[in-house]
Order: sequence, then C-alpha cells, then structure tokens
Amino acid sequence: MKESELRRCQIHDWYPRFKPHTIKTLFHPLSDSFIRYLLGEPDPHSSADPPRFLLPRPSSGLDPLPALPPASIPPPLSPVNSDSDSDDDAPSFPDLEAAVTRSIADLGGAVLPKLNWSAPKDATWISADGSLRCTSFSEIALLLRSSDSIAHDLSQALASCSDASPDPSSLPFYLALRKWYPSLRPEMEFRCFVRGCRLIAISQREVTTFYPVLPDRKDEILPLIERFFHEVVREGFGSENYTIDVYLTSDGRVKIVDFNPWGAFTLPLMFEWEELDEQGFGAQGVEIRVVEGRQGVRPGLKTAVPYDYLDTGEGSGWDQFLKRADEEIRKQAEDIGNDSKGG
Ligand SMILES: Nc1ncnc2c1ncn2[C@@H]1O[C@H](COP(=O)(O)OP(=O)(O)OP(=O)(O)O)[C@@H](O)[C@H]1O
Repeated sequence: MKESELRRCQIHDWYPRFKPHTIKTLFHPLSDSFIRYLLGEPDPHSSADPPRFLLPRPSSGLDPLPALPPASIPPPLSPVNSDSDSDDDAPSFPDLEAAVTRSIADLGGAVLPKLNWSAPKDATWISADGSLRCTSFSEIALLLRSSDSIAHDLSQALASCSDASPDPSSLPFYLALRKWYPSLRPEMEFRCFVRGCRLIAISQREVTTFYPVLPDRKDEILPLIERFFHEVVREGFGSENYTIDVYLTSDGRVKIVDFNPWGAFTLPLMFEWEELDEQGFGAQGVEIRVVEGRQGVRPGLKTAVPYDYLDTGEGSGWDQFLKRADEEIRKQAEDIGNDSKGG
C-alpha cells in the first residue's frame, strides 16, 4: 500500500469532498501534548509517569467523570482518578475541551469520536453503556486513551506503507466528532471493495449475525450501492484500490460511513483478500455476499476488547502473563522445597 492511498482514507481528507453524502462531522486539530497524553507518554515538563487510565482534569468542574463500567466487565488496571495525587498529576486541555464541548452541543449532544482513521471500537468495554456514544470531553478522552486502535493510528499508521515518508511525525492528527445516530441498523451497513477503480464486491459489514432480511433483499441492495458508487464515489476518491463502508437508509439512500485501504488491516469480511486480489474476480459483475443462514455467521471478529484479550499467541499479553505466572509458581515451588530442606 502506498502512503498516498492510506492518507486518502483519513476522514479529514475525504470528508470535504463527500460532505453531502456522509454523517455530519466536526474536526479538532490535536496538539503534541494531547497526543502524548493519549499515548500515555510522560509530559517532558513533569517528572511523573501518567497512569494509563488518568483522565484529563476538567477545566470547569462541569464535566463529570463518566459512570464506572458495569460490574460484569473487567475493571481498569488502575482506578480512575481515585486519589488526589493522581488528580494533581492530571493534565488539562482547556482550549480543546471548550472547543469539543461546543462541537458536541452543535452536533445535538452526542457524538462518535474517531481520529484520522479509526474509532476506539476496541475500548467500548470501558464506556458507561458499552458503546462509542460520548456526551463529554472526559468520555472521549477515556475511550481514546483506552484504545489500541487509536494508539496504532498515532504511532504505527504509516508502518504498513511500502513508501512511507521517513518522518511520520509530519502527520497532523485530528479528533473527528461525528453526530451520533442511536438507531443505525447493523444489517444495513455494507463494505464495498473497489479494485482498479471498479466496484467488484460488496459484503455485509456485521458478519457475526444472521439477519433473515438480507438474503431476500440483497438483489435489491446491490444496484442501489452500484449506482451510488458510479454517481458519487468513483470519480471523487482518487485511489485505485480501496474499500468503502456505506449505510442504506430506510428510504433507499446510500450514506458513506468510512473509507479504508485495500488489504493491510482492513477486514475482508465475507470474502478473502486472496480471492479479491485475483485478476478475474469481478469480471462477471459485482458480487454481493451476506450471511445466508445461522450456520454461516463468521466467528467473533470482536473488536470491543483490547487486543490482549484476544491474542493468546507467542509474545502476546496473555502469553507473557502465563509465562510470568509459570515462573512465579516455579519460584514458589523452589522456595517451598528449600524451606522443607532447611526444616
Ligand atoms: N455517527 C455514528 N453514530 C452511531 N454509530 C456510528 C456512527 N458512525 C459509525 N457508527 C458505527 O460505528 C462503527 C465503526 O465506525 P467507523 O467505521 O467510523 O470506525 P472505524 O474504526 O473506521 O472502523 P473500521 O476500520 O472497521 O471501518 C460503524 O461500522 C457503525 O456501525
């Protein structure tokens, strides 16, 4: 993937061109100090290491801490601002907070936050209602700071590009606040695959569930998306290969949710990248795939927990935890052995 292709998928890049066809969004440039705060990096002007779940200090006292997550989900590793010491160390970003508070009000009181590419979908376990809905700056900060996807946007985004510029710090970061829609229907979201500027495939976006309505309606959905692609997207996007997520409203209009690069971290959902990459694929026209029955659902492409909860492979957080536990047990066994020899 080329860096220019990845850059075109940044929401602040594509939004101005597709504004009438997408969700209303307001943007805030992020300062280096806020980016350091999101990454949990120490402030060079302070000797304290900020704990990972430290929230920014509200500038007015009017922005309450979000409710603690329900008891059924794992608690944060360290308490949220539980003591006055950590509160003293908490940074504050009064200008950004004031601007974000104004934008939330302008967008109707609730927003979905994202950075240049990603929303903090893997961090919803820490939010009060388990969703990406935010009504305050501190809720946004908590989600962003708890998300591996956001950390990836901030520190690794260019790593998968074949021609990445030597200075990734030249990348400006934005907080995008999108008007919150409480009743988006997951079965009406689709990922469209565009190769060589041609729409070749469409997949149901939420593939862990069977929606009985979809197999019956897919032949009616395909031409709606195809027409939208030809009339609105094809000339306007600029890349040859990419994916676009769209939402179909109940009156048959198509709205853009997001653009993603071809391949790399983008999930192929009901397809495989190998088949989408085959030269002949799509020659017979656009292929649409949906989950056709309860047996056809795809296993948990879960993104609502940190990667460490999912990744149990060599070198993962779990792997290291288990190795440390083994080591601890081995030491205890040795100590017991030594004690009993001594006794
Ligand atoms: N404004 C909104 N209101 C309510 N839900 C939304 C809104 N925008 C997006 N969503 C939901 O959140 C999901 C994630 O949003 P989005 O695609 O922007 O995040 P992302 O991190 O770029 O995801 P991906 O990389 O998987 O495409 C969407 O698939 C959609 O279901």
